Formats: sequence, C-alpha cells, structure tokens
Amino acid sequence: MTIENPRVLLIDSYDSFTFNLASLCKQSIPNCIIYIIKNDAFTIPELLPFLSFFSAVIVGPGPGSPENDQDVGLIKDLWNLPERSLLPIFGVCLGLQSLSVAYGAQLRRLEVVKHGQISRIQHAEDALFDGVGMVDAVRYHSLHVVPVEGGPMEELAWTEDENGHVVMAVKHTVKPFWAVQYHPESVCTRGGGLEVIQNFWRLAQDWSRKVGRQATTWNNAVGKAVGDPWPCYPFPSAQPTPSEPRPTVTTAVLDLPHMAAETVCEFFGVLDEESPFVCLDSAAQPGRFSIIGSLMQTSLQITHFVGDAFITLMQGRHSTQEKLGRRDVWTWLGDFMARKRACGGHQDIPFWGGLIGLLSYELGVHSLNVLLNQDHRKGQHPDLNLIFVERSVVIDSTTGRVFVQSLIPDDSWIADTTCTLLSASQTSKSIPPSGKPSHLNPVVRLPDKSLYLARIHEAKERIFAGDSYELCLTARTSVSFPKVFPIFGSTSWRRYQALRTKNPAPYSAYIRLHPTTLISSSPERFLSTSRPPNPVFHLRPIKGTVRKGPGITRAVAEEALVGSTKEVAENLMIVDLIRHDLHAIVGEDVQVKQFCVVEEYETVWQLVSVIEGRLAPGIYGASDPDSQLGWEMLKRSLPPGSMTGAPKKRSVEILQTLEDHERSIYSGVFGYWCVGGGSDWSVTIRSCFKFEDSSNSSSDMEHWDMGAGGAITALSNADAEWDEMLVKLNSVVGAFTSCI
Ligand SMILES: C=C(O[C@@H]1C=C(C(=O)O)C=C[C@H]1O)C(=O)O
Ligand SMILES: NC(=O)CC[C@H](N)C(=O)O
Repeated sequence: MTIENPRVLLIDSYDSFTFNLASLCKQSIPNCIIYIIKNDAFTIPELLPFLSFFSAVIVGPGPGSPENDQDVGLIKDLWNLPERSLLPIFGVCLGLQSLSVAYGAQLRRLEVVKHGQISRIQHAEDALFDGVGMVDAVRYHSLHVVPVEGGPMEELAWTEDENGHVVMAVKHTVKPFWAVQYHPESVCTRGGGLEVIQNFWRLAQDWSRKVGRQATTWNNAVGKAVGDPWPCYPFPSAQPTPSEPRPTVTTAVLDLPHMAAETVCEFFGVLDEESPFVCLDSAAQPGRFSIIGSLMQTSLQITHFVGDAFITLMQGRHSTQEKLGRRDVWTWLGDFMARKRACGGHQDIPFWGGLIGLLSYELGVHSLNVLLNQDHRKGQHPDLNLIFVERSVVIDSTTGRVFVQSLIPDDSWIADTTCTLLSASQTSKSIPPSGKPSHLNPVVRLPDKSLYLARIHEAKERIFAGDSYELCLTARTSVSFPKVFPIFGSTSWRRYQALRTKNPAPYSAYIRLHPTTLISSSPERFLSTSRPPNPVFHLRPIKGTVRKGPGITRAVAEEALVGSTKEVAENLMIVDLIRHDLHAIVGEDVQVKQFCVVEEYETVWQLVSVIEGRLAPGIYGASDPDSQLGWEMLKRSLPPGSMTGAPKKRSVEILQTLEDHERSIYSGVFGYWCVGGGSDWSVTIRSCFKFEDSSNSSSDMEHWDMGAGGAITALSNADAEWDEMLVKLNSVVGAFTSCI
C-alpha cells in the first residue's frame, strides 16, 4: 500500500492572510499538500463527497461576522457534519467564532478592538498547547465569543486585557474540532504558531487512528473540483521560449560623475510638451539609478481601459487595436515581453530597455474582482499606459557612471549620444535651473474637512463591526493655474523640477504619456523583481508617518513611530498582508528582511518594512515562467496593500463606498519592465497628474489632481488623520504654492 501525503483543505474567507496560514501549515504538517477553496465555492452538500479525500480542514480568518451567512459561507455548516463525514478541523479567528457560535456561544463586540496588536496569552496546558511555553500572539478581531457554560466547547486559552477575559482558544469535547482566536500565522506571533499547528496535526492523527479514519486515495476528479494545490499558477498562454537567438543590448559606459538626470532629460527633448517622455528619477536615497528614455516617432505606446476587450497600440499618430481574446491584459503583456526578451545588457544596471509607464488603482481593483463604483468611474483615461523604450540612459548615482544603451542593432545613436553627453559634461557641470514655485496664484481645492472626518468615523465603524482591520482612506485635491505661454517652455517639466527640488524622493518620476502626465516624488517602492533566473521579489511598504519640523529628531520620530502601538500595528498589518500576497505565488519562501524601521525623507519620517520572496526551484515545473510570472505577481498583488488596508478585497469594497472619486493614477503604480526580465514599480503617492483632454485643453486653466490619505484603524484619531493627510499633501502642493 502506498502512503499518500496528507492533504489539507484550507477554507479561505476572502484573502485574510490565507496564504500565510497555508505556509505555516506546510511547515507544521510534514509533507502535506494544501488545497485552498473559497468559503462560497461549494455548499456543504456539494463539498461532502470530497471531504473523505482530506486528512484535515483548516478554517481561515476573515472579515465580517460568523452570524452573517455571506461572510462565512459553507463554514457555518462544517460544525454539523454527519458522523460518517467527520474529520479534524482547526479554526482561526473567524473560524473559532463560527465554531463557538454553532455550539451556543454568544457573539459580542470587543470594547477595545485589537488589530495587529500583540497580547500575552495564558493557556490551560491542554494537548493543543503541549510544549508551548509563553505565547505572545497577534490579534485581528473586533468580535469575540463567550461560550455557553456546561456546553461542549472547552476553553483552552484566554487573555486578560481592557476587555476583561477574552477567549483565545477552544476545543470541542467530543468532536475533533480545535480553534484559536489569535493569528498563529502572523509574523509577530511568538509561541503559539508553528507548535500549535503541529499539536493540532498530532491530535488530528490520534483521533483518526482512534476512529479508524483514513483519507480516501486521491482521485483526479477531486483535483478537478477543488483545483490545483497551493502554490499554483495557470500559464494560460505561456509562449514557448523563442528558438531564434535573443537580441543583444548594446551599451556604452561613461564616467560622468556630475551628469544630472535633468540635463539628460533636456537633451532628450523633455521641453517639447507635445512628445511622450519618460524619466524614472532616483532623486534621493535609497534610490540609486535614474532611467531616462530617448523616445522616437516609432516608439510603441500601449494603452488599455479596465473592462475593454482590447489593447490599443500607438506609434506616432498611427493607432491600432488588438483584441485580447481569451487572454487578460496581464497575459498579453507577458506574451509581449516574452517576444521582446533581450540579453547582453550591462549586469550592473537594472534596466536595459523595455516598458515604462503607469497603471491605475482601478486596474488593481479590477484584478481583485471587485466591481468598480460606477458613480465615480469616469474611465476617460487609460488605466494602463506604457511605452516601449528602445534607447535609454541609466545614471548610477553611486558610481557616477552613465550607461547609454540601445536595443536597435548597430544603432549610431549610441555614439552620437555619447559625444553629446561627453561634450555637455565638459562645457557645463551645472544642473539646469530648477523650476520655482509658481507665482500664478494657484487655486487649491482641498477635500471637505467635515466630510473627511465623517468618513473616518464611518471607516472606524466598519472596523469595529469586524469588516476590516485597517482602511487606507484617501481623498482628492486639485490645483489649477492660469495657463502660461509656451514661451516659458514645458510647464509640466518645470513643475516637476520644482517638486524634485522641494521634495527629492527615491522614486521620483516624470512620465508624459498622452493623455496623462505624472510628476511624482514617491518615497515608496511597491514591487521589484530581480532579473531571472531565480528572481527575488522585493516590497517596501510604508505605514506610519511623522511630519519633519524643528525638534523632530530621529529619536523623537522613533519614539512616535516605533514606540507607538498604533503605528507599529498599522505597519504590521500591511506586512502580514504583503506576506500573504507574496506567499500566494512564490510558495513558502517569504521573509521579512526589515521590520518597522524609521527612514528619513525630505519632509517626513516614515516607518518602513521590507519583505522578500523567492521562488522555490522548479516550483512551476519545466515551464519558463519568467515573463508571465512577473506580470502575474503584479496582477495578484495590486492595488498596493499599503494603499488599501487589510484584508484587501473587503477593504477595497468598503473604500469604494467611502471615497467620492475614482483614485485613477493616484494609488496605482509606475515603473518599468525590463527586456532582461526584471521590473520595478513604485506606489503613485506624493504625486500629481494631469490629463491633456477636452477638459484641460479647452479652458484657460491647467488642472492637476493629487490624492492623499492614510491608514485608519480602530486607534485613529480623526483630527490627527486629517493633519497627516495634509502633511502628505503639502509635500506635493508645497512645490506649487506656499503650504496649505
Ligand atoms: C496614502 C498615502 O500614503 C500611504 C499611507 C501611509 C501612512 O498611513 O502612514 C504611508 C505611506 C503610504 O503607503 C499618501 O501618501 O497619500
Ligand atoms: N481575523 C478574523 O478572522 C476576524 C474575525 C471577525 N471579522 C472579527 O473581526 O472579529
């Protein structure tokens, strides 16, 4: 008889750290194979025939209430399985609440809600906590249960806090059901994670042995119904690796320590407002490389609107549409970049040529399968706007080297550009004059303060009800100026220079891709992927902001950020969310490289964490997933967790009801996808954008939009959140006018 690997069915109540739990199970249950289903994918009668194939079920956490059928789906019926279908079940948070309520417990709201906070847990040394000493566990809950006395649920662990006595673990005294209220899979849980799942597995095996239960031999029909095991990724149209040799990148390397990105931009025609232009500008640490495209009439611009069944391709004035057919836009992009793969670029730089541009927040919302709020949706401007860059200059601010490179064979442009840059560096070493804040009396339209405060209260109410742990609430501001004559040159470029001077940032950018112009001073990297083979996925979420000012030294900022339960909780929740996004694709190897470190920026101190994921070798079999997988990673992790809150899907749905505008470019991402296979995307914050369309071209005023906001948690103070929003806004608006 062959012994099969244990199969565990994990029930996902919509993206509440589910993949973190999957990873913890994988570490705790030797050789297990994990299948994940949504809680509404089946009804219990539909699921029953499949349960015998599994050794155990894990019921994950989730937003909402165990008393709301839509929140728990099939979970509520798991606790009354017919005797012949009974199997060991372990519940987490919503799972514990659902189990307890099924056996008569009262469900109550916590007086003091706990999200992303650590509590000391006491336990009764039951077998579930065998060998477990002290437990410091992360909690994510607004609700809690009070089991009925003398009922079948036995309390195994608890905590004492401002709420009094709160149940933290239970077991059914007869059936093989165990559950914890805290989150064993959180990165900051100590003591009650791995060990408790290991104990559950031991108890589950003991119970199965005792009752003579053995999982039925696997059968492919079950696999068809429940899907592939985690981690899985379909390659809908993975292209075979091209048989012809890949084109080679040609590069000239110059030693020009004083060459400024702005100088190169001006050589490449940034002042011609009519032409497209892209510059990803590392204007401050930890940014290192600045990437400037030298675009041509024939450069291919790719645009797409959410919901459209086609992609638009433009070369100069010539435009065509290509149907997506059965592909989605991400697969289309993956196929496109697979055809463009090149080799031989300089190994010291991350970009050799490729796509540069921006992706809207709504593109990410659509990828989450959340319906866009049609009342706000204008949909007039592309949600995806990228240009294929064949000629570029990369400046390495650390070594002072400048790389002039082209994807076009025998391109004389390299020699010409090298000469131009060399002579420019000899004649003038100075940076072109920076733009100054406008004296044209801009009109600034701030969000309505009382409405914003009311929205914060609504957000908190949703949090208290258990629907979200954290909501990144934002609002839109607009700035308008009288239009100036072209004689003053490109106004948007001068505005960018003013912003760069006022708020130099690691992920600054000037991107002009008709009809959108983005000027950015973003401090936040979203997702970078190193060049294959063995790509490393790297994310740097920011949560926690303190305004810089007299007396606000690093020590003061650290006290206000690292020393604050509220700020660390905000950051931790996003770290756990991003771990979940990464685990979804890469499988187990996700590490928090930096947790809650204070970093200094021009106008603010920020609390920053760093998370990295690596693909296990051969995880996706023999296919060459490089280009497809990178886009899939982007698709599955947008919108950036730091701009949504957690759990992501429910939080995005709530935010759609709390915000008055589509976010558009704000809260999306901008960056590049290199022909060498690497990519780097930043979060579009501390940025503003304008659209060159009928509304902007027909009036005498030039309009810029920008967004700003912050994480709302149960601990938020509405006035302080309003001030924090203004601090972020000022880092941008202050470049145009005196501060608001
Ligand atoms: C929402 C913004 O920033 C986000 C929210 C932050 C916070 O709540 O501290 C910090 C960085 C960003 O992830 C913004 O800049 O508009
Ligand atoms: N993390 C969870 O599963 C939360 C459960 C429930 N929504 C609560 O807030 O209490």
